[in-house]
Amino acid sequence: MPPILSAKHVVKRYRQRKQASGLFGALKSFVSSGTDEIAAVDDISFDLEAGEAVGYLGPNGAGKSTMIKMMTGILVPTHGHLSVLGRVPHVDRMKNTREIGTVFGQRSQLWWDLPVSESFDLSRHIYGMPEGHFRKNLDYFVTLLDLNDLLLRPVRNLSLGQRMRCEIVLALLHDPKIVFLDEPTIGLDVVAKDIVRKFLRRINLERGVTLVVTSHDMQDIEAICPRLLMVDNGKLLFDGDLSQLRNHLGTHRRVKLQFSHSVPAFSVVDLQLIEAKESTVYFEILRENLSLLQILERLPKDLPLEDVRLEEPDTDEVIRAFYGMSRPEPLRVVGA
Ligand SMILES: Nc1ncnc2c1ncn2[C@@H]1O[C@H](COP(=O)(O)OP(=O)(O)OP(=O)(O)O)[C@@H](O)[C@H]1O
Repeated sequence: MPPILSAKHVVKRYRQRKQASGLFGALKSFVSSGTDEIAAVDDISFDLEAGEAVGYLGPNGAGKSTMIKMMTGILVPTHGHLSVLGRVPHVDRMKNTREIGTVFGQRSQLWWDLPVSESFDLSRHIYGMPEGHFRKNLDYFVTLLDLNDLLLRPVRNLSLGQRMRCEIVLALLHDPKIVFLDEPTIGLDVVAKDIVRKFLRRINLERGVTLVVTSHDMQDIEAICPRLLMVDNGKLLFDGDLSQLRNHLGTHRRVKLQFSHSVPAFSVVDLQLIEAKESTVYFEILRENLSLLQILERLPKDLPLEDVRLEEPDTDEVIRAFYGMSRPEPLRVVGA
């Protein structure tokens, strides 16, 4: 099966007006015509298989939105080749639009003054969907996202969380094979985020919809996307899953041992002591596949152990460690 999406050496350069620093520099830039070129996307290559859910991550200005806009046909790459469902997105824009879905967290695609159901109906007409199939899809999404009470309300009266649920349904109603979501949980509270994440994971698994998600919230990516593509300064720095990233960075699982009272220092094979504070001791687990049972067997027998807990390293911590690493040149763990 050919990949559903393929990016080969994609580059997008923007021209930006040169601006020297200070007030004088700002004034000068009004009259001079000098420009700089920046590579917002710089030689990016990857393939997506149908049914994958991929997180496209990076700090501010890393080039995420630019890549999403190229994949959806809004922008034209400066160099390289992009193919989505076998088409070049900006060339076959109309055909492409019929088979993809888009959600831009910062921009509504619903009709602001109309009831939600009108936007859904309009989508049915635009995509020429048979009434029966449209109703079936709508019922499925309305039930899953609990939208019944929202359908007749004007979009402008909805809360952000309610509106986002409707935006996602609008993007999915016409059965797209691949959906691009740019910051789908931005500004939502914890409960609303959870609903959106679970829903997206479900339609990925149940309906096989391929997802490409950008987010600054690592919990989104953890909950929705098994695969991560990490970019910075326009370059793809990592392509793999979270556990590969953890291993690569050397961020290990931890075990927390709780004793009934403080204990003398002890060492355990394959564990490295991180902290011993009164009756609580933390070790890092240096061997990836070491089980809890094996750890318990290795502990000195005479210790007054009360509780034991395995802890995964916090994902935000892992990502911070990744972007905080000093890299003389891009670290390519692509396809790790
Ligand atoms: N239309 C444009 N003209 C010139 N430069 C642009 C344009 N759009 C984006 N850029 C620049 O390209 C780079 C990448 O921007 P982009 O919006 O793709 O990043 P991003 O990763 O989506 O950032 P954020 O997380 O802040 O949304 C930035 O340096 C930005 O200033």
